Amino acid sequence: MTSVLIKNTQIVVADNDLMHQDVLVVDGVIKKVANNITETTDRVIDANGVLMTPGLVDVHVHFREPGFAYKETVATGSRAAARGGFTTVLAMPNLDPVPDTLANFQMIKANNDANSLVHLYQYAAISTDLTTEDVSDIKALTDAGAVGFTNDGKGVQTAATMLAAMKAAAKAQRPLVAHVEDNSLINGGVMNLGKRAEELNLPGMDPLGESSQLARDLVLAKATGVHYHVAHISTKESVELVRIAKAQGVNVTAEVSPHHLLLDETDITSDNAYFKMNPPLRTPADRTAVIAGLLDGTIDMVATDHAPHSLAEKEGSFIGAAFGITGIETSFQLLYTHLVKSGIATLAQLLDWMVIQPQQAFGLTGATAIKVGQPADLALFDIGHTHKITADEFASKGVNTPFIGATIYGQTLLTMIDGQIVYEA
Ligand SMILES: NC(=O)N[C@@H](CC(=O)O)C(=O)O
Ligand SMILES: [Zn+2]
Ligand SMILES: [Zn+2]
Repeated sequence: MTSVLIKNTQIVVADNDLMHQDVLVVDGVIKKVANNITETTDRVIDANGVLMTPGLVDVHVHFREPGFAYKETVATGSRAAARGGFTTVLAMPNLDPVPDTLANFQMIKANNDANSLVHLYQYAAISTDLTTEDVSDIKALTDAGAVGFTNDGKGVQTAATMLAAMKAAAKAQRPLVAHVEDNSLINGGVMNLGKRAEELNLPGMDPLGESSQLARDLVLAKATGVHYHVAHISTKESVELVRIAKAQGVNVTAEVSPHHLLLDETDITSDNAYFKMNPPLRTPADRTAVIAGLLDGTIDMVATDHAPHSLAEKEGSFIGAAFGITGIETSFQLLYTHLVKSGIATLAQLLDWMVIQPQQAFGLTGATAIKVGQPADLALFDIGHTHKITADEFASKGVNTPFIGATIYGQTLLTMIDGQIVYEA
């Protein structure tokens, strides 16, 4: 039997209301939550009155192994997750080899299981090599443990492929996660098509490439009944489409990234590839729409799209640089600082978006509250602590984030998974 007593924490009871509690963890499970616990335990941690939350959940990360270990590995990515306060993450399949066959999936899952510090679930590919029209064996991959199906990084270009994949995923009762992007509207773009791209003299990608493919998918999702999940939603048209679909009873959920909530194309003041990601930063009106969508429940959750790349791949101009930014070590802190501290949302809402909704939508079994009987997947955040983000602080191999230099509140002090401390500041 192993036991840990965490004294003097604050847990969220509603909105921004906190309650002082001690939390007793025995054999990986929360055994007692009370005001003054005196049990003798293997270890006592004095939390000094900082916030305790259930461990965060990220349904969209890129851990790059196998194939791109120079960008990130399961060990470094999961350590970065723990440092961000995350206890459960879902990893994307744009790897080499791609998990599009049972053998590839099993090999990747075995490597994940052997090397991850956090609960790590793996997506399998919708179709072979993430690009062809050959739908994967969704039944076999589900039986092998695929948490869902996606070609993230690429849009599914034909309705026939998407329809066949949705039918199979509906039957397997696994979510179909879509990176919506119509290749015929990219036009070699490296940022959002429009005013800012013109000013910077950079090629723009049409935002209709996202919403037009999303509209197609929502029609197909309605017909098949599949759980359809929209990755990194970024335009006002997309938010409106999801709002309408939900009103019609379509089984759709959506995620938004911290960067699409906090930045827009006007923040791109020079041709600096640290602001290059897909989907690109959109207009201020789009940013307003994704915030409104999150607040009214049209968008269900936040997911980081943690996309580490090497320094060489992100140096210099947008032209030629890789798409993607890191996020898992700064997302809670950035959103706490800019949405909660500023009064746009409450702590309870932030935890709904970063813990409860992802758990529910993907049928996961981690902790959703600091309550007796819940698994001891939890994090301690010092929300009174300010800190300026620096490039040398990351556990991730990737330092490619435009938020370097930003001031954030809420340093992660400790992350615990099944009663084991996996990160301590
Ligand atoms: N978001 C990105 O800009 N890049 C992602 C791919 C993706 O999420 O589409 C990556 O794998 O680097
Ligand atoms: Zn994507
Ligand atoms: Zn992604």
